[in-house]
Amino acid sequence: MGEPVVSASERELFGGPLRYDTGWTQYDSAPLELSMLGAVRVMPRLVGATLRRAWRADRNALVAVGVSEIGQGVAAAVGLLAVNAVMHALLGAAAPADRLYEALPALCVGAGAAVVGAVLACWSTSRAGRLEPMVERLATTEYLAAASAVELEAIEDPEFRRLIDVAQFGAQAARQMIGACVAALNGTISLAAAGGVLAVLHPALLPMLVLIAAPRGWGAMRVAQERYVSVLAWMEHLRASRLIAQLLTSRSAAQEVRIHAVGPYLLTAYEDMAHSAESEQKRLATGKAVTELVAAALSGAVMVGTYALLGWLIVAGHMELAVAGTAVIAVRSGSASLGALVMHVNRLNEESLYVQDHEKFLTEAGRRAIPRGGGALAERVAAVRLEKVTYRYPDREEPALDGVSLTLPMGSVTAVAGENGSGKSTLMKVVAGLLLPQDGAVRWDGQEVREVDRAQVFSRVSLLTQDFERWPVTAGMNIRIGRPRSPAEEGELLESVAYAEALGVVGRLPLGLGTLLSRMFHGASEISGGEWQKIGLARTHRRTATAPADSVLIVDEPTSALDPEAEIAAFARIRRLAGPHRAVVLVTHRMSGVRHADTIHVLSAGRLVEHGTHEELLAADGRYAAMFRTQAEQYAPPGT
Ligand SMILES: Nc1ncnc2c1ncn2[C@@H]1O[C@H](COP(=O)(O)OP(=O)(O)OP(=O)(O)O)[C@@H](O)[C@H]1O
Repeated sequence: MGEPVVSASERELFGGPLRYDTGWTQYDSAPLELSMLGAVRVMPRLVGATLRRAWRADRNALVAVGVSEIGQGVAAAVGLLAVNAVMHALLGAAAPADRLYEALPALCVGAGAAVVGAVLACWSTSRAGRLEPMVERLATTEYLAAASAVELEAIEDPEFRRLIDVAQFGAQAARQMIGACVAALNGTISLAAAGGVLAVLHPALLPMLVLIAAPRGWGAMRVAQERYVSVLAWMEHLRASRLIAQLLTSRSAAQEVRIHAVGPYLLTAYEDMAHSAESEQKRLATGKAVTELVAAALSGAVMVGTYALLGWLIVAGHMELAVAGTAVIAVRSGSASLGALVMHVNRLNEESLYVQDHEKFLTEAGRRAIPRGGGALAERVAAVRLEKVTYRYPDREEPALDGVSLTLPMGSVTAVAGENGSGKSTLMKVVAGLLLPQDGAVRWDGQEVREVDRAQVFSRVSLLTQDFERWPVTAGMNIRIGRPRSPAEEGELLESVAYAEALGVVGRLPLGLGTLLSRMFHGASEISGGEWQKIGLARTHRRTATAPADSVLIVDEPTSALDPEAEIAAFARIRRLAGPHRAVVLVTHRMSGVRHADTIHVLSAGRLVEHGTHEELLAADGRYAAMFRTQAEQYAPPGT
C-alpha cells in the first residue's frame, strides 16, 4: 500500500495521520492473515462457524437450502446430458422430421430439469432469506453481550476499543456470508455437473475449464484483499470524519459552532478529510481495474486455447460434431459457473475477514470478561475495607492509587477529598468492584471482591456520579432504570421523586413521569442540568431502596449543577441514606458537603495523606484545612 495522503486538517485537528499501522494487524500477537493463502486457510473454519450459527438459528431452513442446492446441481447435470442427447439426435443421419421426433424425449427431460432447477432455486432463496436475518441477529447479540460483559479496564483500553470498532462489521458480514455460502455451494455443484459432463466427453476439457477461471479467481481475491487492508487502515480516519459531521449537527456543540464560527472551520476540515479518503478510493479503483484487466486477458487467452483444442479434436477425428457441440455448451456453462464460483468464494473470503474480526473480538472479550460465578456475598457485613490498594491504568506509568487503605463501615458517611487528578474517581471504581487493584485487596468483611460473584457485588453498590447517564427514555424509566428488572408502581417512583425534591420538575413535564426525555424523538422534552441531577438522585434513591442486603452508596460530585440551596439540601438527603445496612462514600470538591461526614480522607497523587473528622483535620492544619479555608474565604463577605 502506498503512502496514505494526509490532509492538513487531519494534522491540525488530530495531530497526525489517523491510520492503523501494521502494529494493529499484530493485535495481541496474533498476526492477521492478509495473504491469499492465509485467507483460504482460515475460510473453512469461519464458514463452519457461520453454518453452526445458521444451524442454531433455524436448522430446518439450513437443511432445506442444502437439499435444494444439491437438487439444482443434479438438475443442471441432467439438463446437460439431455442437451447431449438432443445434439446426437439432431445431427444424426435420419430424415429431419424423424430427427426432431427422436430429440423430443431428451428435450422434454431438459425442460423438466430446467423447471425443477428453477423451483428449487426459489425454495433455496426463500429459506436463505429467512436464515440471513436470524444469523445477523445471533451474531449481533453475541457481539453486544460480549461487549457489555467485559471488565471496565478493557473498555478503557484503546487497543480493545479498536477491536470493538472493527468487529462491529462482523454481524452484517455473517449475514452476507450465508448468501455467499449458498451461492458458492450452488456454483460448486453446477461446476461439478458441468465438469463431470466435460470429463465424460473428453478428459482434456476439464483442465482447460479450470485454467479459464484461475486468473479471474486470482484477480478477485487480490482486489478483495486490497480493499480489506484499506478499510482497516482508514478506519480511524472514517471515525474522525463521522465525528466532525456529528459535531456540526450536535446540540451540545451548537452554541460554539455558531458563536466561535467553528461551523465553517469544521466543514472545511470535513471536506479536506473527505478528499484524502477519496484519493484512497481512486487508488483502489485503479488497482482494481488493472488487476481485472490482467485477469480477463489471461482467462480469454485460455478460452481461445480451449476452442482451438476443440477444433483440432474435431478435425483430427477424435471427437464427433455432436459431442463438440455439447462440449461448447458445457464449457460455456462451466466457465460461467466457475466465474460465479470464484466471485462468490471471493465474496465469502471478503466477508470472512470481517467475521474473523468478530470471532477474534468474541475470543478477546471472553478473555477479558467479568468472571461469572464465585462465592456468594454475605447478606450482612460490618464494613467494606480497602487494604493497601494500588491501581495503575494500563497506559500510565504512575499509579492512580498507591497503597490506599480505608474502611467504610455500614451506617457511616465517609468523604474523600483531594485535588484534581488525585485518584478520587478511581478509588470509587475500585470500591464499586468495577476496577480490580493490581496490588492489595478490597474486602466485604473477610470476603475479597476478586473471589466473590461480581454480579452480587454490583447488586450491592449504588452509584451516582456527575456524568451519570441521561437515558433517552421516559422520566419514569430514568428513575426505574436504577434497578430496571424490578417492577415499580408510579407511587413508588414518586417516593423517589419526592426524596430528590424533583416533584416540581416532574410536575412541569407535559406527561409527568411518562414524558420522554430525549430530543432525538418527536414530542420529547428536555430538562436542565440541575433538573437532570435531581432525576439522577431519584434514581439513586430507587436503587438504594431496592438493595437486597447491606450495600454501599457511592456518590461522586453529585451536586455540581445544583444551586447552593438545592446543594445543601441534597447533601443532607444523601447523608440520610446512610443506615444500619448502608455505607455512604462521598466524593466532592464542595467542602460544605464534606464537613458533616463521619470520616474524611484526603487523597493526594494517589496516596491517602490525611484522615479524621472535620474538626480533627482543621486542628491538624494540613492540606484539608488549607482547602477548607480557601473555599470559606470565597464565600466570606468582603472585608471579613
Ligand atoms: N481511563 C484512564 N486511563 C488512564 N489514566 C486515567 C484514566 N482515568 C483517570 N486517569 C488518571 O488517573 C489519575 C487519577 O484520576 P481520577 O479521575 O481518579 O482523579 P480525580 O481525583 O477523580 O480527579 P477529578 O477531581 O479531576 O475528577 C489522573 O492522573 C488521571 O489522569
